[in-house]
Amino acid sequence: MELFTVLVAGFVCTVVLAFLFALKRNQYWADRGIHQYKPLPFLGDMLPVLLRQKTLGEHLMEMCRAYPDEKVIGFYFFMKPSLVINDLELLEKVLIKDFSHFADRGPQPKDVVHMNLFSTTGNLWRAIRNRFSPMFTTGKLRFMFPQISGLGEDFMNLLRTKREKVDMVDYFGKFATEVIGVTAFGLEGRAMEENSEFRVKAKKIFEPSFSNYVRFVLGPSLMNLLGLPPTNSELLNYFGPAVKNALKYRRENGVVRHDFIQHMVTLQQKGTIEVDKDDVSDEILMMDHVPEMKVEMSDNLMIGQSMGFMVAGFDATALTMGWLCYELAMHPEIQSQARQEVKEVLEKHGNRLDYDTVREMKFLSTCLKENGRLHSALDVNFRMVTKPYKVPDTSAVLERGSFVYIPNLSIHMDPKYYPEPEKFLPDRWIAENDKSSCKYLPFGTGPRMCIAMRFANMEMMCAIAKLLLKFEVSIHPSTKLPPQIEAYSFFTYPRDKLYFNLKKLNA
Ligand code: HEM
Repeated sequence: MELFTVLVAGFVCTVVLAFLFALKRNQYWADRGIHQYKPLPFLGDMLPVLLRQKTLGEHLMEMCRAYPDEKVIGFYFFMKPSLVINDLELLEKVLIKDFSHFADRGPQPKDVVHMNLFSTTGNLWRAIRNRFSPMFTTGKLRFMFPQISGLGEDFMNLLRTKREKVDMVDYFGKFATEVIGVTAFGLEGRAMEENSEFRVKAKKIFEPSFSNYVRFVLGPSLMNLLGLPPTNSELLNYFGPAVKNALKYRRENGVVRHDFIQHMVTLQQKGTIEVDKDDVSDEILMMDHVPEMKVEMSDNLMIGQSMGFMVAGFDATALTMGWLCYELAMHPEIQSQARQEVKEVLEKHGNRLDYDTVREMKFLSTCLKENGRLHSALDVNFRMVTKPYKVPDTSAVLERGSFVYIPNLSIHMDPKYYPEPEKFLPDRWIAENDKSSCKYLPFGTGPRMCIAMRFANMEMMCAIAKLLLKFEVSIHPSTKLPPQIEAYSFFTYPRDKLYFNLKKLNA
């Protein structure tokens, strides 16, 4: 009985102490004179997200609206005190001017998958970014266009087979997976096939699910600590050999293509990436100058990059196209105007759809831009503090290893920057002169912004131009309107599927 009493007392004491600690933890920012929202013990500000009531982006927007004049707002990611940046000038410092203080996305496990550009940190990231940026020059993209366009044709053929109640996010997913499959894995004709294994595996990476969300919330370090695999090993076992085989095939057969795999083969032929002490591109990457280093261009590093392109690339692209399809279906007059422009540009150029003619489709590109504002694939972004930082004009000091959050949705929906922000108004971009790089963030900004933005825009313009020529898109009556965003998702997936009808046009 006595032992039982001691155990109960011990348990109660532990709970009370943990609770007091959690309460104290929630005072972290208030004690430093920074406004904070309504953190709860242990859960911090995450309860609405956990209850699936709001996405993290929606929740941060609510916080920013509650304190419109505060440059930063204290935010608790569970028990971890972080800051939300609520001021564009300060955001410019975080993402661009003072980049060396915010260079990483967080600690990562040292496995093959996390060797990718999105996840790597410090010098390794710097070395890889330096050597992979040339893959996205205008010249390279121009060469890649015919391949993407060919896949776009296959995609149109696929759509011809299903024109009623089409889940376009899923269909664009097939197309975007195929594009990455061909260009980054050297695998052709896989993702658009019925029950394609490649597509099924790729979908698993980020599909909205509780397990994927837990993986994201806990992060690799906590997953490791709990003895859970931070990476889905099934995916690595599938995609790893695919890249190895593609590299081997290209090397042994002398096959030369204009794609990412080819760039990797060329890099491998050079042996190592050498980063000089005073690399000129540091000016662009805004890094502190670092010691010389050599990075071996191993197969594993290449697998990491291909996986990274898959992870960072196909979901965001498919989702963005899916949302654009939604906006065009909801605004038939804008859809007609965009279609008319595509026809006119093509007629002017003898029906040639290529890198340059697509760039002439100015109205379509404003539709894409406005869609990126309203439906950014990431409604929130973040950076880890890599060097202590005194936040200018505030009493906040950020310690190494803490996080700052970038409230993309809040910025994109702020009437200060975008009048009538909830409306889809492509024309707002025609007269847009404000060059502030931080008020438009679908691809992020600064040295760590999406490396493939121009590639993704080219791919999307190509696919949407083809779609507009071949089909008229309308909402299927079973689609729940207005769509809600899934809170248990890294990307802004609709909670319920968006279904469309496609009417074939005589083009
Ligand atoms: C519409 C399509 C896409 C969107 C909206 C998008 C968006 C983003 C965003 C928001 C980031 C983070 C930027 C930051 O933190 O400032 C990012 C990073 C990245 N994206 Fe994209 N992305 C798209 C397509 C692609 C594609 C097709 C690829 C690959 C071919 C790709 C590869 C990457 C990589 C490698 C990074 C990490 C860059 C680094 O940390 O240096 N993305 N993307």
